[in-house]
Amino acid sequence: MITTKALTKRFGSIVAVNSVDLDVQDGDRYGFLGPNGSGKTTLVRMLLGLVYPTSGEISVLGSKTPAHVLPQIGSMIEGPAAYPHLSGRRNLTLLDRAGSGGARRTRKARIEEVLEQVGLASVDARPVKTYSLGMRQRLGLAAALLRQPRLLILDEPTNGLDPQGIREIRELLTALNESGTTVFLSSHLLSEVEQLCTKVGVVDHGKLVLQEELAALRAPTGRVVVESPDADKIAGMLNGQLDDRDGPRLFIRHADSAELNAWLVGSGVRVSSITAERPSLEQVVLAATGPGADRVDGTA
Ligand SMILES: Nc1ncnc2c1ncn2[C@@H]1O[C@H](COP(=O)(O)OP(=O)(O)OP(=O)(O)O)[C@@H](O)[C@H]1O
Repeated sequence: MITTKALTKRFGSIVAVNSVDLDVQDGDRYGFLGPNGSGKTTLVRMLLGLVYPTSGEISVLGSKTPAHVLPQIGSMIEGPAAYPHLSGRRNLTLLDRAGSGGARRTRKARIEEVLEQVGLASVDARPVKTYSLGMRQRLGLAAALLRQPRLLILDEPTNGLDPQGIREIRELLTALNESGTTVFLSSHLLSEVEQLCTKVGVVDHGKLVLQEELAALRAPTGRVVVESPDADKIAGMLNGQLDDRDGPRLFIRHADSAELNAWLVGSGVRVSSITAERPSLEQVVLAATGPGADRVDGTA
C-alpha cells in the first residue's frame, strides 16, 4: 500500500525526515507516532505529493507518483482547509464537484452519508467559520471519505476532539478498515495509536526507530502478575520462579497464567487477580527512543 525507501526531506540544515523505510500493508491500521516536530506532517505531505523528497523513494498504491493515485486516497492534513463563509455541506459539494469520479446524481446522498459517518448529520447551514476545531476535523474527515477511498492518510485526525469525539472517530476508522480501507494516521498520542492501530511506526527526530505489528510489540513477556493477600505464602511456595515483588503483587516467571492460577488455588492460596504481563506501548516506545522520549504524550 505504502512503501518508502530511505525517504529524506531536508529544510536547509534541518533533516525533517531522515532515511525512512515505511511499510504499510493492505488492510493495516497504521499509526505513525512521534512527538511534535518529529517530521510526521512532512512525511504525510510527501506521501500525498505535496512536498518533494530531497532523496529516497515512495510507492503509494503501486505508483511512484502519488499524484497519479490521489483519487483513490482520502486525506486530511493539519488544519483541514474549507471555505470559511460557506456551510459544511456547501464545502463538500464544491469539493465533490472539483474531483473526478463522483457521479452528480448521487452527490447529495453521498454527502449526507459522509456527514452522518462523521457525526455531522444534524449540522445546519451555518458557515464553517463558526465551527469548533472538532467540527472542522470532522468535516475534513467527511471530505476525505467522499470518494470511498481504498486508502486513508490522516495527519493527527483527532486533534481538537473531546474524548467522546475521539472515540467516535476511532470507531468510524475501525469500521472503515474492517470493510476494506487501509488507514494510515499520524499522531503524537500513544493511547490513540494503542487503541486504534494494528501496526505502529515510531519516529524520533525524523528517524523511524521502530516499526512493528502492535500485537508483536505487546506480546507476553513470559511473566505472570499475581496479586494476592497471601503473597508471602506464595513467595515461599515458588521454586526460583519469583522474578520480582511489589507488596501483594508478585511477578512470576511462568508461560501459562491459567495453569498457574489452577495450581495456586489448588494449593489453598487466595488470588485477587492474575494476568499474563505485556509491555505497554509506552514502555516499548521509551525503550526504542531512549531518554527524552517523554515528549510523546502518554495521555489522551
Ligand atoms: N517548510 C518548512 N521549512 C523549514 N522547516 C520546516 C518546514 N516544515 C517543517 N519544518 C521543520 O521540520 C521538522 C519536522 O516538522 P513536521 O511539521 O513535519 O513535524 P511534526 O511531527 O508533524 O510536528 P507537528 O505535530 O508539530 O506538526 C521541524 O523541525 C520543523 O520545524
